[in-house]
Amino acid sequence: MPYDTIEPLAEEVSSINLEYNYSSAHGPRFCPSPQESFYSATQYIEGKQSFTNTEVSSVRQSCESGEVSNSCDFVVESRKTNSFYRGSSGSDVSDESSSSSSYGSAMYKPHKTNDVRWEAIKLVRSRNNGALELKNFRIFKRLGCGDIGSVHLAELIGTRTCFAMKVMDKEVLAHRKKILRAQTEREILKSLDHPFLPTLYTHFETEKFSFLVMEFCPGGDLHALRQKQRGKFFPEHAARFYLAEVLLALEYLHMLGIIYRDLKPENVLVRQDGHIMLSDFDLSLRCTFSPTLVKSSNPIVESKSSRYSMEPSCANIQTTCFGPRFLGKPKKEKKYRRKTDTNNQVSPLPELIVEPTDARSMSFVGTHEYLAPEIIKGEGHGSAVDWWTFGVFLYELLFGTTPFKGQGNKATLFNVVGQPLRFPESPTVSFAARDLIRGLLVKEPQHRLAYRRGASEIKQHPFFQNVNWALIRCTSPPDVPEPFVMDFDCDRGFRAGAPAPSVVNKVQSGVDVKPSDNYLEIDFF
Ligand SMILES: Nc1ncnc2c1ncn2[C@@H]1O[C@H](COP(=O)(O)OP(=O)(O)OP(=O)(O)O)[C@@H](O)[C@H]1O
Repeated sequence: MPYDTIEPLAEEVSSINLEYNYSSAHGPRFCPSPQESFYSATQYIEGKQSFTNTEVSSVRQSCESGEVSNSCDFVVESRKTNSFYRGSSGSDVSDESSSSSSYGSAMYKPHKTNDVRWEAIKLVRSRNNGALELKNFRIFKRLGCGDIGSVHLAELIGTRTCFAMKVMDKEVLAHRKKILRAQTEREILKSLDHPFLPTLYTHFETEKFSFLVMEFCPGGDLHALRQKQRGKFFPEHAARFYLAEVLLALEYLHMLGIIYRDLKPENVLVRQDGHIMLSDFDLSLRCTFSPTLVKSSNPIVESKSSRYSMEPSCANIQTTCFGPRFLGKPKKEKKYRRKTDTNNQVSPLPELIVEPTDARSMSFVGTHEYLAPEIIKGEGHGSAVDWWTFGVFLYELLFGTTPFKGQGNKATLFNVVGQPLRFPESPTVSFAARDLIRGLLVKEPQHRLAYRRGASEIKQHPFFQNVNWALIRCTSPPDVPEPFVMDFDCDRGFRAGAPAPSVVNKVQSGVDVKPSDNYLEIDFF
């Protein structure tokens, strides 16, 4: 079945079955059906194949499945999100990380190879015949809890390095039909290599649980940080900083064919250095895309239906801080440059759209206050939903509230679709910021800022006038968390190798462990 050509079916939207799981401060969060995960996963594979071919077959953007099953979830979360994971058919510990794909993942992450955590992982693997298992970690306090999983602070024993370990119950995943969704999240995490996105260091499973070992962010999230601000809103310079980093992360995701769909302050974590990490990909949508040549330096190839190789054009993408790895073909790039030099031409740079601006999904996903009108109306949605949420996000950072919040969830949805955008009288916010919000919170996606050309349109907005996109990682963050000091020598924490009762052994046997002190909080098990 050609998944990249499936058109959305409007009538399917009416079959969405709404099912609440959590009450919410921000309103409910909607999850796509397992079918969607399947389609999008398939498309992602196809997408990857087309990337490796480095040939653009068509300028048409591919579409995501429009199917929404009767059992499509409507998961209500308090500004919390859900994480799910693929169950294993095997009953033994399966350390995927020892497989070549995961083991070699550092090789696919050129920006992360100097990371001390990779070094620690390598060291323990070398002592453990290449494997990494639960027994290699000492688990400390719980950092937070999602819908069907929890995240814990963990030390890779003997290395004094910390990780965030996400734990998911496979039975629960299967029962709630979240296995494919969890798989999507893991696949996305595995593919990321960007300073503002998480690194997945390893994944392994026990009989009952799945574990994702990720980078730990000690600075909490932007929701919590906003609450600490005077007036519970960020000053404009701080909002600009966070916005700029989130924008780069979204742009990168879009370039990989990933529509994030769940932007909100809770999902923006703060690293030790004060820079951000966008987290939580279980609502994300993967789709194939074909870069569109908007304007060529060569009039002959400037045709909407022309086929062309990506390499020469990619050498000239101006607005992207971090190109996706599939674009990197230095040799050919050089060749292209040489040729250009030889011809002694000064040609205008080609302009590309490398984001899936035309991808379409019919799924009803997101968090009430952040849902885009086209999602609520069931009109099908693409990457423009991320620009809508980007506008809501900016509004919330600057004003301390979301723009369409109603008395209840229904009222919120009604406001999103039907009510005009209004700004509070205070705090005072610059014209540029309000203008950017206005451009993003346009109800018709086709008239929304960035609809046509993605993130580069937003980067050029006056709100970001003085942002040096290439050097944003070197910019001083507005807020740097207190240094996180981990007492690796303390006796607390669950340690696989510790004398009985070893909590990890309890974890492995599935026994319910009740906390006996602040560190022992893995009641999830
Ligand atoms: N890498 C991390 N570093 C530090 N804290 C984290 C990290 N990842 C998650 N957390 C914390 O753990 C909490 C739970 O995360 P988790 O991803 O399980 O749930 P969620 O984001 O609420 O939703 P979902 O279950 O959909 O993923 C988060 O709210 C966050 O505070």
